[in-house]
Amino acid sequence: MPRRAGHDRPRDPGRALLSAAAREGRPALMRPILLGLAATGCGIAQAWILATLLAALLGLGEAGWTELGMAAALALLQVALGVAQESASAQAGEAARSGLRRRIFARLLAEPPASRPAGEGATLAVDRVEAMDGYFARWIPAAALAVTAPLAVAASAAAADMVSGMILMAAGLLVPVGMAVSGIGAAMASRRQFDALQQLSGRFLDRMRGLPTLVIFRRQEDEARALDAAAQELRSRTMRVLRLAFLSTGTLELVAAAVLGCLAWRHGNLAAEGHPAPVAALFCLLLVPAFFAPFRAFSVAYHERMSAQGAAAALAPVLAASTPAGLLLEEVPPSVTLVVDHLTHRPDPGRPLALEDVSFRVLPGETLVLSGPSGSGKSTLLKLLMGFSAPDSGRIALNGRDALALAPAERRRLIAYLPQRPVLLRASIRENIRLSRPEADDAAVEAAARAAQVAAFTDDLPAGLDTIVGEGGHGLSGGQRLRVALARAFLRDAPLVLLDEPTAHLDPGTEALVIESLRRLCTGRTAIIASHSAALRARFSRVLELRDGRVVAPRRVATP
Ligand SMILES: Nc1ncnc2c1ncn2[C@@H]1O[C@H](COP(=O)(O)OP(=O)(O)OP(=O)(O)O)[C@@H](O)[C@H]1O
Repeated sequence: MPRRAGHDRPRDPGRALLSAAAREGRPALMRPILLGLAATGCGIAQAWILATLLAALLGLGEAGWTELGMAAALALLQVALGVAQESASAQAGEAARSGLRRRIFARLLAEPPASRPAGEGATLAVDRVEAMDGYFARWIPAAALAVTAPLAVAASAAAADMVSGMILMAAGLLVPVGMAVSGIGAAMASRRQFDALQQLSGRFLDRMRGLPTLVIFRRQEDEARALDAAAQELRSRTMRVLRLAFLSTGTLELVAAAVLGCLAWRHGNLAAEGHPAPVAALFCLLLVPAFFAPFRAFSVAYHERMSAQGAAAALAPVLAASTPAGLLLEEVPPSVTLVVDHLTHRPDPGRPLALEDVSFRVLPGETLVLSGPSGSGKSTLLKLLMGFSAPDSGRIALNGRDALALAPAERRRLIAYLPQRPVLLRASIRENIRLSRPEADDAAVEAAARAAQVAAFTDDLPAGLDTIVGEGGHGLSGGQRLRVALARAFLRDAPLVLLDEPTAHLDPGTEALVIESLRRLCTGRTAIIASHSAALRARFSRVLELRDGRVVAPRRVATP
């Protein structure tokens, strides 16, 4: 079909995202604009009353307590309107950001696990969305008011004195030209400053994470010097943005001073011959600050637009990605028959196959122990079952359906997974366990903690399960972290259980207790446990031995 010129030209996705969000938040955005216009109206009325009072002081008219009272009341009203406008702006910004953040979160959660680095997801959902605040809270109201409020002021001036109104109108047309010229430079400098800031924060986060390693290798001083250089770079770029911003403000002040000069010259000349309308003259002079105030707010908010556009360009592709669809298994809760058929996978093209022609079947109620030396492919197999990546060839079927065709949310519903290096969040042990089933009550969490032998060490802690652990499980030993993560699998109550080294780092006594709990967990479910532990292998009947990614010999051992 021929494309129509102009109408369906592809739009910048970042700008399209900002416009769509602004359209959605229009009712909330209208409030600060209307309040700003009301404040401008108030300022115009106040200027008229002040002009009357000043004229009376100069003996050019009459005014009394009524005018003075009205001026005070209008000043108070203007302050109240200003406060209301600030709060409405903040609310509009908050509403727009929370809507965007919800959508971004939903998209990120719908993505296959590990499809993007965790830090990137966090930056998208937190920093990038935060960078939008000024756009909605300040830029949009300021841009709307920069067009409407000066018009209202100039029209009021024209009503009092046509020539003064025309002078203001002419200045109003000049201001955007001056601001555009200095604004283009400021926009480019601001973009460069944004890049420098991003590089510095990325580098800082990375080095903070690796601080213990840097200290061990005595690299901390070199890294501190590199960070210092990056900070200096950011400082010089920030100064450049500020210089250009001052230039833009300077242009505005220059035009304002010229307008004031023109008005003073006109009314001074008229006054020399006895001014026909002294109140109108003072009114026009007093209107000058009110005329330029919206332009000043616009100029201050300009850089907000720049940072929002940068953030929107990063968010737009995430929001535009289609939601992964897929099959759902009918049975709720289902029991799962897992079939792995001739699975072959090479995670790195430059290295040997991690899995080669692996086939097996696990029925509901069965537990398969994956055994084999380090690097034999156990974790790779579990990750493929989790859908972290697609196999190069072969098939994984759950109840006869291709696992790849399942909706990601459905796969998560079916599987309880313990990774080899589980992640604990900075929260209480109880909250960390409850992550796997947020609706679980305290009794269920405590039962899971007992089953995973978490209670064995939390019982000795003053705050018990409510003990706060640091980021990444800081403050717990390797074995304790693992048991907290294992408790999640107990709480999960999923039909398919995949556990990667669930008894690593445990002493033989605790290991024996955990294995007993695992037997209870796996009863009636479909389970695969990757483990080096001889004690664990001995307690389950089916063992699949892997070596260099290939099945060595499936064997059955008698259940003790
Ligand atoms: N993302 C990856 N990129 C490149 N190579 C990988 C990747 N993941 C796994 N491998 C390689 O695949 C092979 C199998 O690794 P895998 O982690 O599955 O072994 P494992 O049996 O779980 O070992 P361990 O018992 O030490 O956990 C190894 O040679 C590993 O280096």
